[in-house]
Parts: sequence; structure tokens; C-alpha cells
Amino acid sequence: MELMDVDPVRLESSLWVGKKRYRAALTGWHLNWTELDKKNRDKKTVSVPVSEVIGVEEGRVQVLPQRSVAEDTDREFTVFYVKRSSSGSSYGLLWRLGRTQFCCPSRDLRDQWMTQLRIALKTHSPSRPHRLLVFINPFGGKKQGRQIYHSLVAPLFELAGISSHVVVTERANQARDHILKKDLTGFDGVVCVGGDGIFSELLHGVIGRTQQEAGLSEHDPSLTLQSCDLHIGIIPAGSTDCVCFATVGVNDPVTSALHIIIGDSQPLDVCSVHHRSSLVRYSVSLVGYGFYGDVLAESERHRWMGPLRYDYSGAMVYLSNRSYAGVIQYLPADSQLSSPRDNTRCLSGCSVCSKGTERLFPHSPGASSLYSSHFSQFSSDTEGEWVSVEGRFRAVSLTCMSSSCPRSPLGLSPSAHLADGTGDLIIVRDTHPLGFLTFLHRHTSTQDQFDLPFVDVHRVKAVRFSLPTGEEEDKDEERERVNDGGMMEEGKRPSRSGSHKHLIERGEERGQKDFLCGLCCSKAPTVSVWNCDGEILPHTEISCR
Ligand SMILES: CCCCCCCCCCCCC/C=C/[C@@H](O)[C@H](CO)NC(=O)CCCCCCCCCCCCCCC
Ligand SMILES: Nc1ncnc2c1ncn2[C@@H]1O[C@H](COP(=O)(O)OP(=O)(O)OP(=O)(O)O)[C@@H](O)[C@H]1O
Ligand SMILES: [Ca+2]
Repeated sequence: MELMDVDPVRLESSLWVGKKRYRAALTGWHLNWTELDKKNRDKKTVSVPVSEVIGVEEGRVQVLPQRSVAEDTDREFTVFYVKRSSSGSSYGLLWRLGRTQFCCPSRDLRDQWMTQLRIALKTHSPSRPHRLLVFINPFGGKKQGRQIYHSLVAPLFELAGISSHVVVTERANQARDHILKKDLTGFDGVVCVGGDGIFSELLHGVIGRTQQEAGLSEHDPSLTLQSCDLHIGIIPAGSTDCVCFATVGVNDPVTSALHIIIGDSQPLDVCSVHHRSSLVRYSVSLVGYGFYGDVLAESERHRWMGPLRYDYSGAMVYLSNRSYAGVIQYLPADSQLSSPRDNTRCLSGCSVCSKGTERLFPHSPGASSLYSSHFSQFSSDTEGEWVSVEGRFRAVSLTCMSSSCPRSPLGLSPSAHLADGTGDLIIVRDTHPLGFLTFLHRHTSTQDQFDLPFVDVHRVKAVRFSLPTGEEEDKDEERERVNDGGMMEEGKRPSRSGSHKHLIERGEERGQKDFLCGLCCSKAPTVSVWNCDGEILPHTEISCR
């Protein structure tokens, strides 16, 4: 709103684009050009919002796939802007770099256009980043992170006048530790090039650092954490790219780079996972026990397969036909506000999320900043009644967002909201193999995966999981030794190679044969593992908020 007070920049003149003459006009908010041809009765006008102009260059310039400048061009300038491509998925549009080369009648006029466009850009794009800290995971997805960044993203950042400091990681958790410990003065945001795993590192770094600076303990689940000012950008180059896909609608590096450049932002719910009185990890996507935990544990030993490891492991785990006993307790969210089966789809600017943010942070001016909905509304007297479900489950999944990804374009919970302060709890009770296959298969189509008699879905504020009486988690100390528990301290990180209790008990070196013993021997494991945004948790009994 404050921008209304600024005098709009204005410039109007006739310009050439190729062999055609146009009337071009720059108002404060838009750059328009209309062909000046009598035959052109429709007078088609191209209109680009200034907020979507990426850069302006003297001469006839091209940036992607390679930068090139034509000679003898002192009357020309090139404008680069966001162009929405007709292709993409039906869930989100691909963005491309649009480019128009204008030719002016004189050099003076060209300079005027350049100056005015640059002033307009400065004035009307206040939330754009100027300096970014970029972490590339060279081993994510198909190991294309470095190439994707240098060939598709860096030229766009340069064009937009963004300076970036690039760190190619050499070990897991380097990005998290960098954010936690190094001087970040001058950076407007952090960017990861990789998958959900490196995103999660940035998430833990940013939340952790913010709490450290505010003197707050992340271990106290009753505490309201400080919102984070530093935004996170994601350039997808991983295997699942769920956080990118669920927020942007496509997993495309150029689209994401353009969103970052123009300063777009989307708040996200963050779920904290605690074990007893300590924080284990944060999650934005999936906290899943049973099927998704087993798939992850199995997939870790097939990393060499790249993104395919999930399909292979998924099939193997499906064939092993497991279910697990447990007690799930959950705190329902207000069913008047929204429901997981209301067939809505959360998009940027979603009204349910805006209302949620207002409700959770009535006095916060930074209510729209990333990760705002954490630890909301949990004063003990208003939290409501816990509901308990005991039984055998194929899968227990808690997802704070839809968790859509290329494999499942509508996601685990298609109507989940990105930033409403709630998550969807999906309980898949034990059922026959064909029923479970139907459930899984429905994730790949528009068929309702919740419309099955053995599936329940609840919108929740919190979840607790424990083992049935008599089977409590008594081997925690053993697990912690094996896994060197949690995310919170240097060197203390769950092993990527899996923490399946059964595996641990029998020794990992026996590998896949053991994991699949449900198929080939009589001793199937009684306990699964938790998959937390693609990381295995070192505990079975957890509580999530
Ligand atoms: C018949 C076809 C069934 C297809 C079923 C597709 C269901 C796909 C649901 C995808 C849900 C993704 C949730 C996102 C989780 C992320 O935070 C996390 C971090 O990146 N990713 C994973 O944990 C990675 C988890 C990856 C899970 C992949 C599961 C693949 C299952 C394949 C089952 C095949 C059964 C074949 C029977 C012969
Ligand atoms: N240099 C590195 N060497 C080894 N592991 C790393 C390195 N940098 C980051 N990691 C870790 O690699 C793991 C996987 O990374 P990432 O998420 O980028 O790719 P992915 O697993 O292929 O994709 P997705 O998470 O989308 O399935 C993360 O846990 C991250 O912490
Ligand atoms: Ca949510």
C-alpha cells in the first residue's frame, strides 16, 4: 500500500521491435507495448508488470542458454521478464525468461528508457533479494546440482543484479552448520540446490539460528518460537523435490530461480518432532511410520540407483506386506475452518492460510514471513480433547502440506494447507494387499485415496505415537548409540543407512536380505521407523506439533 504514495514513473514513445513499430509505455506498474499498424485492428498489447521484469540490458542481448551481445547496438535495449509458459503441469505453470529487444529512434531515448526502467524496478520491487547464500548439494537427485545452478540459475541471478556466494557442500549437514555458525550479515536469503534433504538442512539452520539469537530453547515444546526473517529459496535438483513441487506447483529450476529473483515468498507450516523432552527434528512435509518409513530405510541402501531407488524400495516393501501395532493420539484442529476432504487446493494467497496466520499471530507484523505457524495455539486450556486410536497400521502419515511431487501430483493429502498451522493425519489400518495397493495407486491419479474403508484422515494440531503397552520403546538407549541420535548437535545425526530396529538388532551388514525377511523368513519386524522429510528418526515414540 505504501507504494501508492510514490510518483509513478512515466515514459511513452514509439519503438521498434524487429521490423514492426510499437507504442511503448512505462507507467509505474507496467511496461506495455502495442503494435502501431493500421491493419492490426485488435491492437494487441503486451503488458508486463514491473514487478516481473528481471533485468534491462543495453544492446541486443541474449542470456540463456549462453550470454551473447550483438554489435552496433547503441539505439537498442533488451528487456527480460517472467513469461508464463503454456506447458507445465496442471498444478503449476512453468515460468520462462521472456525477452524483447527494442530499438529506439535515438541513443538519447534509449538511455532514457534504460534509466526509467531501472528506476521503476528499484521502486516497485522492494522485496527482491540483492545478495544470496547458495548451497549446492552435488550428490542430490541425479547429481546435476552444480550444472543446473551454473547453466540455468547463475546467469539469471547475474542478469537480475543479484550477487551470490556459492558453497558446494562436501559433507551432509555442512549447509546447516554454516547457517548456524557463520556470519550471515548482508545476505537477504539462503538458497539450496538439491532435494528435500538439503532444504531440511537450511530449515534447521535458519530456525536454529533464529532461536539461538533470541535465547530460546528449541527443546521446550510449549514455547512459541521466534519467526525467521531469512527466507529460503529452493532450486530443485533432488529425487522427490516435494517442498518445491508443493509450493511452486512444478519442479523446474528456471521457474524457481525467477520466483526467487522477483522476491516471491510463501509461508510454510513447520512441525516439530519431539522425543520425551528433546527436539528430534522439524518437518514440513512427511512424518511417516510404517510403509514410508520402511521405504526410506530400504532406499538408503540403494542410493546408487538415484531417484529410482524409491520405486524399487517401494515395490520391495509393498511385497513384504507389513503392518505395525501402535497407539496414535491426535488433537483435532477446528473442523469449522477446513477439512482434509473439502476438495480445496491451497495456493499462494490462500484465504484459509491467511485466516490461520491472523488467528495464530494476531499481533505479529511479520505474520507473513516464512515458517510463521510454528507452535501455535497450544496453551493447555484451549488445546481441546486428544483422541486415541490403537491398532495395527500399514502406514501412519502426518503431512503439514499436500506433499505433492512428480510421483504424486496431488500429494499425500491434496487439500492440506501450506500455512494454516495444521497437518493432516492419514491412518491406513491393516488391510489386505490389494486394498493397500489401491490406496497407493490412487496417489497417482485424481481418485480419492481417503475414500477407502481402512483409511481415515484427520486435520490435526498435534500427534503422539507410542507402542502398545508391553512393547514400549525400551531399547532407546541402544538405538541412540547406533544412530548417534538426532539433528541437534555436531556429529549427532541419524545414520542415512537406516535405523530399522530389526536391522539394528541383527547388524546392518546383513543388509537387504534381513530387511526383507518378512518375505523369506518368519521373523518380521514388530517396529517400523519414522521417515521425517526423508530422514530416518532415531526414535519410535514421538510427539509432533
Ligand atoms: C502402484 C503404484 C503406486 C505408486 C504410489 C506412489 C505414492 C507416492 C507418494 C509420494 C509421497 C511423497 C511424500 C514425500 C516425502 C518427502 O518428504 C520425502 C523427502 O523427499 N520423500 C520420501 O520420503 C520418499 C518417499 C517415496 C515414496 C515412494 C513410494 C513408491 C511406492 C511404489 C509402490 C509400488 C508398488 C508396486 C507393487 C508391485
Ligand atoms: N556433500 C554432501 N555429501 C553427502 N551428503 C550430502 C552432501 N550435501 C548434502 N548432503 C545430504 O544429502 C542428503 C540428500 O540430499 P538431497 O535432498 O539434496 O537429495 P535427494 O535425497 O536426492 O533428494 P530428495 O530429498 O528430494 O529425495 C541430505 O540429507 C543432505 O543432508
Ligand atoms: Ca498445513
